[in-house]
Order: sequence, then structure tokens, then C-alpha cells
Amino acid sequence: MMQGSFLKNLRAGRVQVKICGFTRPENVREAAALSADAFGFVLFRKSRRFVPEEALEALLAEVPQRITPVLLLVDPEPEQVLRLSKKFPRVMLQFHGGESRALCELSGLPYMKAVHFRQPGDLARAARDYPTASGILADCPAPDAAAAPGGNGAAFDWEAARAEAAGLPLPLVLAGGLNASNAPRAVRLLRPAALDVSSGVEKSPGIKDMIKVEQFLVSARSAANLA
Ligand SMILES: O=C(O)c1ccccc1NCC(=O)[C@H](O)[C@H](O)COP(=O)(O)O
Repeated sequence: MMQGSFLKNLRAGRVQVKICGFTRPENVREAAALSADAFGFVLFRKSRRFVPEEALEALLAEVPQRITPVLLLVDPEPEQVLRLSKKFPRVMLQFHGGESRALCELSGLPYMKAVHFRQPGDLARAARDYPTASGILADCPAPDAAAAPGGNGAAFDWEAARAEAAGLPLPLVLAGGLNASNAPRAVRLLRPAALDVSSGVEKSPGIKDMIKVEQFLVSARSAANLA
């Protein structure tokens, strides 16, 4: 059983929120007092928010039952997926590279598949290719100079994704360049099940700013209420 209910119990008029890229236990503890649905931890070595496996236990200990911890991987070895799932059986996995469906399903844990939205059809294809995913996470392709395939604070063309977002057979998690100012437009246009934010609620990479987190939650939730 997964902690929390991220991408489950979805309700019209409420958008779920994942805050991604925590690196410090005290920062997780502070954010846990607010009303997010999932917290993400990046296990990709080249990320500015990289968390080594040995640090996970202390970080996950600060995540309350109602919040889903998400472990983010980029083209991991099958051994790492199996090791993590044995050690942390209550997490959701997020695959942010070119992983096969078989690798995503290997552990039996719930998972999200991230896809870089480049053109119409990308989200629908991902939903077809990963029908067992708990959700399709739509992110912006990494800018040329970026070291990581996510967490770059860049948004894709939401208008271009509108038609397929409306008919997606899996929950849509919208990511990439979100902040408290643009979240209402994102919610109105794409009506995602969840928003995923990292750079837009940070003081510096890996350090979340609680004022920005709170502003983001209020902004996203009130927009969803009106949508
Ligand atoms: O956050 C990272 O450093 C990262 C590194 C490698 C792959 C994915 C990464 N982040 C993934 C996320 O889930 C982010 O929330 C998403 O890409 C949006 O990030 P941002 O545009 O900074 O809000």
C-alpha cells in the first residue's frame, strides 16, 4: 500500500500538487505542514537536487502518511529499481528517461511515466505505451545546455497539448516551469489531475521556499475550484 493518495481519489474541482526536488529533512518537515499531496526526491546523479540512496531514509521519515513520497529515476538499472522497491515499499516511482514499460512495471510499485511534450500526440502515445501508469507526467523538453531532463523551470506550449489532454485515458500530471502566477492558466487550459513543481517554489536548487509553496498551493487550488 502506497502512502498518501496521490493520483487516487481524484475529484473535479480539486487539483493535486506534487512538490519535487527536496534534499533536506528539515525542509520536508516544514513543507509537510502545508497541503501538498506528494513530495518528490531526485535520484539522478547529474541533478542539482540529487539525493543519494543513503540519504533517503532520513528524508522519507519526515513524510507524513497522507503525502505520497515519489522517487524519481532516470534510466535506472533494474537492480536499483528492485533495491529501492524492497527498501521503500510505500513509495511511488517516477520514470523520467527513456525507460521501457517492462522496466517501469518491474517492481510492481505504482509509477508515473514522464514524457517531454514536443508536439501534439506525445501525451496520447505515452498513455498508450504505459497503460499501467498511475499517471502521465507532461514536462518540457530540457533546454540544450541543461544537465538534466527535468527540473529546468521551463514550460512547454500548453495550448498545443490541450486537445489530447482533454481525452487522455490516464490522469495528467502537468510539470515544467510552473509557479504561483501561471498555475491558474495551466489549470484552466489543461485541467490536469495534478501539478508538479520544483524550480518555481525554490530559494535555490533543492531548497524549497515555504512562502512560495503556500502561494502555489493557494493559487492552484483556487483556480481548480473555479474551473
Ligand atoms: O528536478 C530535477 O533536478 C530533475 C532532474 C532529472 C529529471 C527530473 C527532474 N525533475 C522532475 C520533476 O518532477 C520536476 O518537478 C519537473 O521537471 C518540473 O520542474 P520545474 O520546471 O523546475 O518546476
